[in-house]
Amino acid sequence: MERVVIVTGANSGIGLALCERLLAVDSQLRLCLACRNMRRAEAARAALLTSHTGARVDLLHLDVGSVQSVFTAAQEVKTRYNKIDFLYLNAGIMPNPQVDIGAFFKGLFSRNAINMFATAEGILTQQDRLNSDGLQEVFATNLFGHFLLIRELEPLLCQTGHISRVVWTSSSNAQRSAFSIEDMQHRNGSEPYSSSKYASDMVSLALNKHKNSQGLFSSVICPGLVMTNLTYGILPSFFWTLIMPIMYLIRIFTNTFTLTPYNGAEALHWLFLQTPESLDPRAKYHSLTSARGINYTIPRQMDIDDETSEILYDKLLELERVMRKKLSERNADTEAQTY
Ligand SMILES: NC(=O)C1=CN([C@@H]2O[C@H](COP(=O)(O)OP(=O)(O)OC[C@H]3O[C@@H](n4cnc5c(N)ncnc54)[C@H](OP(=O)(O)O)[C@@H]3O)[C@@H](O)[C@H]2O)C=CC1
Ligand SMILES: CC(C)CCC[C@@H](C)[C@H]1CC[C@H]2C3=C(CC[C@]12C)[C@@]1(C)CCC(=O)C[C@@H]1CC3
Repeated sequence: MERVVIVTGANSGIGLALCERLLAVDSQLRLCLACRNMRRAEAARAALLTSHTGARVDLLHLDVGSVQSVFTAAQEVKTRYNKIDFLYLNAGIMPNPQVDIGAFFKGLFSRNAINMFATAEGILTQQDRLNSDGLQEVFATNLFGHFLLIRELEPLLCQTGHISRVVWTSSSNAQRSAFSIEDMQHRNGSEPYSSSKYASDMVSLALNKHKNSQGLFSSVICPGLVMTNLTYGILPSFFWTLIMPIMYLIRIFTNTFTLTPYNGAEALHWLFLQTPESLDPRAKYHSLTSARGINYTIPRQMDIDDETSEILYDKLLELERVMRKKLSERNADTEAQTY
């Protein structure tokens, strides 16, 4: 039977590379590219169909950073498909990134250098802002929109007699120190990206606890450092090209420099081939590339605890209630104004 796979943020980078790789292993797939930018989504679909003639590739408009868009898209999914086999939660942003040059050089000559290259710990900050829903944009895009999507798609994801999988594209930059349960949206800090990725690790754990019995299994991956639009926002692409020989040199010491979207999608692709029972809910699956260019996937234990994961899960459910109420009031107001 054909498998239904939905990928958010599928129009570029790791998401698009994943789609290419999935179609290469299963040409019967019903693949849905869930994207914010439909022009780029059309281009991605055309590219996929060029290399996989006859493949079934659907497009879905989804802005994960907008509550209304998530609800509308989920409704559309429910009318189009009667099951979901894989939901890849891959869309993500890192707005206004800043590399702390001083901290970078200090780290470079410390014993922590390899860890710094693998995780960017202590050298990367971002400037976040409020979106039109009144939520912090990074939290809304990287975490909450995806959480709402799962909630809205529960009728398809949690069906008796059928296994569904969700896979979060997290990061090695997800750090406990950047996350505070009192400030889950990261309104007050300067590492919203790290915070949102750490939160997604915890939500995955909580989802497994609450939903495994209903046939829903969640996993988390890290693609390594990959050259995509996201990293071109940190340093310009010509600079990355210039330092590429250094990057390959660093790969000898840390195999987390996967560098290409194809390599970065390794763990996402690997999970597609695994049975959920064989997976560890407390592990993050890392895409790695050896100095010789061989790709492989390794699980590493996440630095998360059950108690905080549960509290976060409850807080997200509460925020969901608030946002639903806000939205229905907003819609009622608009309706009243039109009459
Ligand atoms: N590159 C790297 O080194 C690493 C990346 N990651 C993660 O990998 C994932 C993919 O990023 P990557 O491929 O690198 O970067 P890209 O910028 O190439 O891809 C990000 C994708 O997310 C989409 N997106 C962003 N915001 C939204 C939104 N509000 N609604 C719907 N889609 C949206 C983008 O679409 P649009 O065209 O509309 O902008 C794009 O398709 C992200 O979650 C990122 O955090 C994790 C670790 C390392
Ligand atoms: C000589 C060069 C290799 C210098 C590059 C320094 C930094 C710009 C990079 C070192 C570690 C990188 C890194 C990321 C971004 C670029 C670095 C900070 C990420 C944060 C990108 C997004 C992620 O999710 C994880 C990456 C970890 C490593």
